[in-house]
Amino acid sequence: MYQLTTHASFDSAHFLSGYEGKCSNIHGHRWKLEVTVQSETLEQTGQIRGMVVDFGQLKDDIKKLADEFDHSLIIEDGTLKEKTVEALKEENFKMIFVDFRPTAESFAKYFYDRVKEIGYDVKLAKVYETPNNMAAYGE
Ligand SMILES: Nc1nc2c(c(=O)[nH]1)N=C([C@H](O)[C@H](O)COP(=O)(O)OP(=O)(O)OP(=O)(O)O)CN2
Repeated sequence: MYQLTTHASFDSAHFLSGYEGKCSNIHGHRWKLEVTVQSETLEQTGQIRGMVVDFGQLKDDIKKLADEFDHSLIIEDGTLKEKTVEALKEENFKMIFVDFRPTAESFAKYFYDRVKEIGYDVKLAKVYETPNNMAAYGE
């Protein structure tokens, strides 16, 4: 099996609702998304002969996903008061609402699914919340 790995980073803030400790406060990370895709075969003809996919293409696809979250505040649905959300909207803050608790684990699954939707055979999606802490999802 051939495997290709690339990564992209994004800066965003989040908080863990219902968490007892520092992570219940809004705080930022430079998140790193690392994705491994796989294939049994290589392209036989043309520009990408001998490749699973052009690294440039894979890199662009992963970067687009990461860029969606860049410089945003990530909020789990239903965890902030409506008036707080309204106030943040009035300030034109970039907010992204997700239907999961924004942990590294949940993000790994989220990105795994998104990359699969693009059409890749995804082996593993890793999300580094800090340089020391990483969660991965694969099937
Ligand atoms: N299994 C998980 N545990 C924790 C998560 C998570 O996503 N999955 N997230 C948090 C918090 O978001 C917190 O920001 C990260 O915690 P911590 O490792 O304590 O963060 P530091 O900034 O101190 O990072 P260092 O790598 O230790 O410098 C908590 N737990």
